[in-house]
Amino acid sequence: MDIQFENLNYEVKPSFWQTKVSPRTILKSVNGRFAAGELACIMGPSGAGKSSLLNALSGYNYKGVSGTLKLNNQPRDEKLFRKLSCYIMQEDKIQPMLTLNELMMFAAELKLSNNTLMKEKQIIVSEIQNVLGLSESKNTRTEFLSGGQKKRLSIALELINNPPIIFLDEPTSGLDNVSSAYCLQLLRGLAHQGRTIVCTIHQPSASLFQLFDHVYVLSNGYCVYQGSTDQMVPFLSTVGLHCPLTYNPADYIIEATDGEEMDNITKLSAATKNGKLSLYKMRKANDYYLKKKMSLNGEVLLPELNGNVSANKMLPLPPIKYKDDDDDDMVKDRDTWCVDFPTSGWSQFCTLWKRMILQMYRNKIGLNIQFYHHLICGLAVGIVFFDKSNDGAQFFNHMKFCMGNILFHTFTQSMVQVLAFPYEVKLLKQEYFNRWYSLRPYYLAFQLSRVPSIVFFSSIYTSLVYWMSGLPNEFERFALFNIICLLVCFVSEGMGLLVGSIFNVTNGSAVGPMLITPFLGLAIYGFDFAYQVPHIMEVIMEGSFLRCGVIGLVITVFGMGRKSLHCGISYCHFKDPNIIIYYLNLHRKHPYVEIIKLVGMLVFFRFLTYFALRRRLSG
Ligand SMILES: Nc1ncnc2c1ncn2[C@@H]1O[C@H](COP(=O)(O)OP(=O)(O)OP(=O)(O)O)[C@@H](O)[C@H]1O
Repeated sequence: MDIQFENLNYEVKPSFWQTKVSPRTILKSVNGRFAAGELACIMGPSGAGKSSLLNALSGYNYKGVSGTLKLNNQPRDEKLFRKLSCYIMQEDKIQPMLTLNELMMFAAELKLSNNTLMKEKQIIVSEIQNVLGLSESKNTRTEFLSGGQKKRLSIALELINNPPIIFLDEPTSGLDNVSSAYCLQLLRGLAHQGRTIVCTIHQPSASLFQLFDHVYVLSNGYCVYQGSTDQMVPFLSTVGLHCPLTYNPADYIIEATDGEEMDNITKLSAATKNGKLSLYKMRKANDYYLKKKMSLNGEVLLPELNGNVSANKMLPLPPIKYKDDDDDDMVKDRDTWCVDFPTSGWSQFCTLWKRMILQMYRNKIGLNIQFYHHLICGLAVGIVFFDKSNDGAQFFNHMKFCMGNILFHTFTQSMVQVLAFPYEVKLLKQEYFNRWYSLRPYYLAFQLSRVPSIVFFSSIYTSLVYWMSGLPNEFERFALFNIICLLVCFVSEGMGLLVGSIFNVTNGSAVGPMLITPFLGLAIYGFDFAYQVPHIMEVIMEGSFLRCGVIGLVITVFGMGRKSLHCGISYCHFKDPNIIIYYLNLHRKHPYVEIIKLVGMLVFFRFLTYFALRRRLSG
């Protein structure tokens, strides 16, 4: 499929508070065409606009982008285009804690239709692993793969559903020359099967440069060259730029058009009519593609590759059919392209849930940290308040005990997500953009996969502090104590997820505690002058989930018909637990009502996070 773009502009508008900053045009009415069957690269000096162009072409970024995008000379249907293309980002965002084969099989379960048998999925995955030289590492955990293997794995994952258009941002970044050549040869082989492959590259060496069929050079937002690699030097001489024989043409054009050389940029951009002219373009794609016919069974020989990949591997990919000059109907040879997603929402949920549970189970260090954190904190709090819950002279300690428990759960759960969720969002963004699944099944699977560990760890802590502090052996009281702490965990986790879905780790770690502070202030406000709290403050205080937790815990500990406390001194004002409840003006409150409020807040934060994620993914 051919991608064309005409008068493409990309303008970055300053944020509303940057009043003195004027809008900046990054891409300046550029034109161009990337044809099927060719490995094309966008190159240019740093800051030339390469990633911006790739983002605009792939649909990854459409804010501030204007101009015409076409597919096979027809205006592009963005929805269909998203189904036909994939985008492999520069940073290798690969799911951790899984072996290469497991990750590919999960991807196959998500990306191939339910009608494909598991055995067939394994065959497809194995073939792709063979072709990309990943078979030997198939049982290696993804976090232990080398940079080059990670890059090939990113490509392998996207090849599973055989997209005809592949965009890659800097596929060679972080790789040495040999690995870069290997990666580019693979891409070239895949392109020569009929795919359209476009990647950005900063400054390729002479040997890497020769691997591209089509080069698009950008500088300062203008197109300064478009065509084949071997036509670049003759083209440059026509405008008086003579590349020495021993010089790498890629280096030469970049040096000749870096930011300082505006004259050259203007000359070259005029000579190419800012990408409109592709006079120097000479297709190198093989005859097979030029005939625009795929082999009947879709099996195509890959060109010989260097390295440990044996030559002539078969990539059993079905033929890619498309609307072209002689074909009026868009033929969708994969049912995945006719429907929104290849698998049902339920099946996506099950696969994602399985994947998340496996990842959590494999994360032994994380599980151990959480286990010892809850165990040690539970023991520490238990020792501090050991057998004090029956002492009528310890009113302040009772209050500290209730607040301390709520604070422990709040900070533990919210901060874990503030720190961990931004990375999860990055992974989600990549998979979601490449249409592996929709947001709803993902979100549900994510929420439910977290429940078992939170329940388990929170129960360790609450059981320890409950029994060590000497609270009565009553099932209902113990159950309520656990449920309230658990709900506070879930609400706090929801708040952490909300922060993590909006902010990066650095900003989130400032915003997270900042958000908790007002809830904390409202939670402890007015306990010593409970009857003088203004009505408006009472209403505002209802909005603090920490307060709901503290109130719920205080009533659970001292209410519900608790017997008189022990008094070891001559007078204990709070010997009767009812006096505590009346003193705090909680006699009209009920723990079950606080539980309902906490459930409401839990749902509220989950919805907010869902919408924040949706916004983030569509932006
Ligand atoms: N959202 C944005 N806000 C402000 N400036 C931006 C934005 N996106 C891109 N730019 C600016 O546009 C210019 C081109 O950016 P882009 O990332 O496309 O360059 P590049 O050619 O890929 O560079 P490099 O090779 O260094 O990655 C840069 O100067 C960059 O600062």
